[in-house]
Amino acid sequence: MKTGDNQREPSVVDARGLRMRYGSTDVLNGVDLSVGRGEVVALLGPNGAGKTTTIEILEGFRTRSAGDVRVLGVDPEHGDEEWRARLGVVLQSWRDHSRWRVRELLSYLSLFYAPYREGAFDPDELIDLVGLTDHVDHRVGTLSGGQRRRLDVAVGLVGRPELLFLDEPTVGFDPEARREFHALVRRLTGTAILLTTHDLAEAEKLADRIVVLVAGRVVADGTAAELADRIAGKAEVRYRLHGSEHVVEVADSTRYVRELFAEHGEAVDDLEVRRASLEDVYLALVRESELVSA
Ligand SMILES: Nc1ncnc2c1ncn2[C@@H]1O[C@H](COP(=O)(O)OP(=O)(O)OP(=O)(O)O)[C@@H](O)[C@H]1O
Repeated sequence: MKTGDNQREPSVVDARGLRMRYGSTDVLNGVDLSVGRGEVVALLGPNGAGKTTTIEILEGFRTRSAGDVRVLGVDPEHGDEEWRARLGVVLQSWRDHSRWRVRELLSYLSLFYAPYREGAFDPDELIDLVGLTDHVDHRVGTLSGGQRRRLDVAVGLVGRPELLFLDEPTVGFDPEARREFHALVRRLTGTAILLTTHDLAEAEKLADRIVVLVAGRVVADGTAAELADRIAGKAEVRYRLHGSEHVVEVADSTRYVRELFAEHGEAVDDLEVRRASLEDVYLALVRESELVSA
């Protein structure tokens, strides 16, 4: 879904001025966050920035200190079972039920949703969706890390939620498992997702919008391209001239290269122009914000 489309849709998450204080320490300092219907939003930020705290408040697992929060139109502090059945939650780690078999566990969990969710997933359809068909009768405790994480996602999806929370979904995945997991998330069209990650490529690949949290404050909120515009104009030009290597950071790389060739012609070799990557943008934002809050 395109970000612009959300403006016409009601938000599934709407947090304004969210604050959290543990003892005398402020962990969230007025966070504004929204997620549109069917939108995928990635929450990025360094360790301790407040991502899990934010997500757990939205899930109704922690009580905020201040701010206005609506999730699916309801204040999470007052969310009842019917409200909870509309959410899917995948926590950072979840290590129970090792003796259950995959289908057995999902069939059992789906019973809980029956009174609330008419369209809850059929367990076999869900197992197929997350790519565990070959493991339906395996015990949960025997699954690999990547298979286990897919099962976590299946558990989060059983009730066919309108909103899915994924807290660091691919930690510890090998590249193959990560790629398959990304394909799985992309198949979940229509489900709004709020995910936290430290993997910038993952955020860029999956998210319609990226929100960067530093020291409990939102320091950027936009598409990957919009974030890149924040430090626009900076490109790195590398080249070799008369055998020696040059690396320069320039505002207008096209003009720089044109002038370079006009002056040195064929003496220029191994030319490479590198635009700021999302990682450069992210690190610049974090550094800038940490300097301001220091
Ligand atoms: N129950 C708690 N009591 C006191 N402080 C807490 C509690 N839970 C979290 N914190 C503190 O709140 C801050 C934010 O933690 P949080 O887990 O939300 O960060 P995060 O952005 O998810 O970090 P990470 O990327 O490391 O998972 C940290 O400094 C943490 O130590």
